[in-house]
Amino acid sequence: MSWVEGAAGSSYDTHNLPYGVFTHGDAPARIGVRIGEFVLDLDGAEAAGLILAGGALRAPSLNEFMALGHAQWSAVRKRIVELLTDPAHRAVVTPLLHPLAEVTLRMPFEVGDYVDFYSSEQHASNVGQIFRPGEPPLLPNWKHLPIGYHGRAGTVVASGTPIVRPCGQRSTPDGPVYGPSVRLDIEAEVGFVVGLPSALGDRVSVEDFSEYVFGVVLLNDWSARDLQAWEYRPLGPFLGKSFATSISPWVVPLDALAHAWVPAPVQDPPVLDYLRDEPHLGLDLRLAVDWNGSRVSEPPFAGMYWTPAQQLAHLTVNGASVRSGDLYASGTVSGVRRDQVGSFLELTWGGGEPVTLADGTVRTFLEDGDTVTITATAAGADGRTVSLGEVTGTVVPARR
Ligand SMILES: O=C(O)/C=C/C(=O)CC(=O)CC(=O)O
Ligand SMILES: [Ca+2]
Ligand SMILES: [Mg+2]
Repeated sequence: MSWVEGAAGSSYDTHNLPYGVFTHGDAPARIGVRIGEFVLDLDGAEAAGLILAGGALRAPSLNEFMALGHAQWSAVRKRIVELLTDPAHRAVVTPLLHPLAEVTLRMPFEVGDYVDFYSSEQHASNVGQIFRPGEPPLLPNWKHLPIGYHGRAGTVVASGTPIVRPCGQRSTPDGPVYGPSVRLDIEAEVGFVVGLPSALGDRVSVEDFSEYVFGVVLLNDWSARDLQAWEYRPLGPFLGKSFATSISPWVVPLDALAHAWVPAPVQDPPVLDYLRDEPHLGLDLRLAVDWNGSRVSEPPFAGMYWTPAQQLAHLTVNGASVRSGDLYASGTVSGVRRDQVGSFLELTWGGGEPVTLADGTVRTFLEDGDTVTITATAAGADGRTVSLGEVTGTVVPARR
């Protein structure tokens, strides 16, 4: 337990220690780690010789540190735990702590490539029924490989960034029209951040997942369903999703989630060898979606059909390399019940079944001024809870 005031026993005690990038006053952006309601300045800690990471913590993004690999991640984490638990370090560390209320959180890393998977069986079959009524909801390949597409890395934004309602083409009975999306939606997802790079031509096997993946963020894949429905055949998502993807500011290291692994759903038919992970484990992360402050859904990540190790193995099976800062999203997290879905497309069943929020307002898709916040928790050691923080965003009117 940490000596930092208020941290001991909280979901941000030394069992969690998520990394981020912050600014404080006029100082340039720095790497920090969250402890309780404070951020520890790791740039300052490395400059003072309290932590040794070859200078990788003295940067305005996590990429260089994440590229060092698992042995270094563990060594730095162990040292941070020492500094924050042993009262002998209190006098030198205290000046490096800033209350969270005094800092601004920034993008934690520079996003390299961004991939979005489609790995919730429930979500895929719901969307299939809504978008393609009368056809089998899952295509024949769905249970043989984790379906995904390459998204737009340059529009991945930090939590809190306003989301400008996108404009584009949508289909009407009188032909296509151009204008602001009228079916703006969310997708509650978990993002995996690659740390260690791989070489072009090499594969990352399912066993090597924890050598390459540094940590986890919460992710909202904002989606304009009207633009998407008109443009997506035959090449898949394009402008309906490329306008913005929000991520949480704190990257929770996989080492903090060691107690959250649970058996993933049994895969039938059996998968090809390169996708076989034994044990076949997923992360028991409990997500929650708040729409203008009303809790509308609690998607369970443990039920995802494809695991993050299988997704990374598939992503690289053709020899495509990964870089530090590459981000791959799980796909929308939906459970079996209506109050467990990760999109409003599913919550309102294609907009046909509106929901009433706590303030009495009625919604199908997002209106200007609406705020959506996704949070999550996981089980930590000794019955403790690990908080994954939040990703939030407010919709602002279209710019024509
Ligand atoms: O089935 C479709 O045509 C479209 C599906 C999606 O919009 C889902 C997507 O972005 C992948 C996911 O988040 O699961
Ligand atoms: Ca998505
Ligand atoms: Mg998106």
